[in-house]
Amino acid sequence: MNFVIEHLSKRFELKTVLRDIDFTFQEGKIYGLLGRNGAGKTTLFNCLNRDMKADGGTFYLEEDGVRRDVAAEDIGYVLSTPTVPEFLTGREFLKFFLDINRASIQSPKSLDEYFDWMSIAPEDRDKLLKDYSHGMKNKMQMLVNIIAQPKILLLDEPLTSLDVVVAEEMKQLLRSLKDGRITLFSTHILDLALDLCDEIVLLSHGTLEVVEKSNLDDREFKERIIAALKEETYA
Ligand SMILES: Nc1ncnc2c1ncn2[C@@H]1O[C@H](COP(=O)(O)OP(=O)(O)OP(=O)(O)O)[C@@H](O)[C@H]1O
Repeated sequence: MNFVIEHLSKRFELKTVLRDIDFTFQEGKIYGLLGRNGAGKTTLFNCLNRDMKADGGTFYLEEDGVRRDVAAEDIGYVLSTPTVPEFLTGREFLKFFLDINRASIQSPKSLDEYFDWMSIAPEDRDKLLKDYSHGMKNKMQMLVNIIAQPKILLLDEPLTSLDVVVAEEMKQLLRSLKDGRITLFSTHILDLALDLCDEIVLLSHGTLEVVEKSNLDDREFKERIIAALKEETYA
């Protein structure tokens, strides 16, 4: 499976944020999306998730050489600022999510197994989500997106607010989930991108470009990435 973007563009008044993006993402890989502040990473994710209408271009999935539209259930999107229904408890939210997606979830676990998986303590499971910390809300958002097993997982700086232990567990989880799907992971933490991702992709001057590691060692690779990011003058 490939996820293909062709000629995607988006501008806000005078500012062109996405400039005729052409890119093919391949199944089984985690892509680290790097870009300066304001480069357009969230805008790209919003357009791919169809939360925002692009000005032009298209994107589709290619499976066994057959092209098809991306359906809403093909995409999981974890926002950098978690949005959860604050008036529900963690358990109610999870139960509601499992109930409405029952048909599409393969081998569902019990609610407590899912909470254990995310290291959400038993005493927090029946608390209202409005009283969850930022990191705990983030975990809940990550959980519901992972359970749904989407073909494309868009993660907008998802590990930044997690404690080091959970962030490490989440990295393991994302690695274990990468087969059969395409994971796009935006972050400002270069070491995290290098540690977790199979490819580093820069969003710079409104376009996407892979940074080839070729025979560079890690230090030289980092220097190449930073030098390329520095060229984004209007960030
Ligand atoms: N709804 C909007 N209306 C007007 N301008 C917008 C809108 N959304 C984003 N922008 C502009 O588009 C540009 C890209 O923003 P975006 O949030 O996509 O960047 P980003 O790469 O995610 O940044 P950061 O790393 O700082 O989170 C910025 O200049 C921003 O001001």
